[in-house]
Order: sequence, then structure tokens, then C-alpha cells
Amino acid sequence: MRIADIQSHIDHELVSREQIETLIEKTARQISHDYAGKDLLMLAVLKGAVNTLAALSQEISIPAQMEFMSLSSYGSGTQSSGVIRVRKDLDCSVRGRHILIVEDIIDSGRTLRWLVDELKGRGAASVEVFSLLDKVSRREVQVDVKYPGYVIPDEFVVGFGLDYDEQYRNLDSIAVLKPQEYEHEDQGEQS
Ligand SMILES: O=P(O)(O)OC[C@H]1O[C@H](OP(=O)(O)OP(=O)(O)O)[C@H](O)[C@@H]1O
Ligand code: HPA
Ligand SMILES: [Mg+2]
Repeated sequence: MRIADIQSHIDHELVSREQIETLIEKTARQISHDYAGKDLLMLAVLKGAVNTLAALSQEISIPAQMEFMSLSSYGSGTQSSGVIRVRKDLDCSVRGRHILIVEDIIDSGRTLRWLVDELKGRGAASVEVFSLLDKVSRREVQVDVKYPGYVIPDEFVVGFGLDYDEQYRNLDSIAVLKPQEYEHEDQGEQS
């Protein structure tokens, strides 16, 4: 789905498909170089990171295992509940493995902080992070990001895997919705 297909819902585009591709190609080259000769395990945080992992994995020029974990804290709204819910855990051991976490966005940093600590607790040999987007101004907890993506302003974004209430994940770029899209949102709702 492209912006033109849902123009009446979109306020503006923030990161174009071309910009996403450029960043992913550059990052994939760096990752392929850094992990050459190592046993790389790329771990995508579902659901949001599915598009980013799919695009990144095709540009990586070394063998890499792909694994998934589904974590949620935003539910159907635009505010984090602050509680990380494990919807689907890993189905392999990470002990002694070199893990690259692949994320769509870092906002408060709570999801990543929890995951990095969890993987280290499970005995991973190394844990690094690539995130396509970074809302630096919203950070509440500190996380080290080895492969940074685009720094974006404090606006709720959708597309390329990112959702609002499970919608818009299949948009092919990153965009900000019109304010009326959020008007029905109950500010108390933090599922
Ligand atoms: O830095 P944080 O404030 O923790 O926010 C970032 C996380 O929030 C979103 O996930 P969400 O809970 O919406 O689940 P989803 O990926 O299934 O949409 C996003 O995909 C990140 O994983
Ligand atoms: O801006 C966002 N959009 C979608 N999901 C998110 N999760 C954290 N921030 C965001
Ligand atoms: Mg979400």
C-alpha cells in the first residue's frame, strides 16, 4: 500500500521508501562486515520489525539465522503501557550466540531495555541493536544502539511495519496520520 492509496488519512510522509532502502543497504553492508566469520543471529521484535528484518536480511551478504519474538506494550493506542507483554517467546537458546536485535522504532526505550537485559540474562555472547527509527526526544531509559536509524520528531508514525491499532502496517513508507485518526482514542486506555 502506498501513501496515495490512503491519502485522506495521511497528514504527511516522514521517511520515504527510497530513504528506507538507502539506510537499510548502508546498514546491511556494515553488519556484513562486522559479523563476517561470526555466527550471526538476527532477532526481530514482532510485529513492527517484520518489514525491516525482511528488507535487511536480503541485503546482508553473510549467512545469518533469523528468529522472532513478539513483544507488545502499546496495545491499541499511541501511549506505552510501560509493561512489556511477551506474546511469543524465542523457540531457540541464545546461549553463546551473537545476537543482532532488529527493531522498527525506539521510543521510550523500554522494549529494548527489557529485551537486551533478558538476552544477556539468557547467556548471549553479544547483543547489539539496529533500529530503523529513533524518537530520541522521547527516551525514558537508556539503550546503546550500534546501528542507528533515522532520528524522527515526537510524532506517532505508521507504516513499514508500524501500526496504529493494528492498521497501516502494510504502508510502504513512514507517515504521520491526520489528527482526526486519533480523536476516538481514550487517553486512559493503555493496554
Ligand atoms: O521504545 P518503546 O516505547 O518501548 O516503543 C517501541 C516498541 O513499541 C512498538 O511495539 P508495540 O508494543 O506497538 O507492538 P507491535 O510491534 O506489535 O506493534 C514498536 O514496534 C517497538 O517494539
Ligand atoms: O510512533 C510510533 N508508531 C507506532 N508504534 C510505536 N511504538 C512506539 N512508538 C510508535
Ligand atoms: Mg504497535
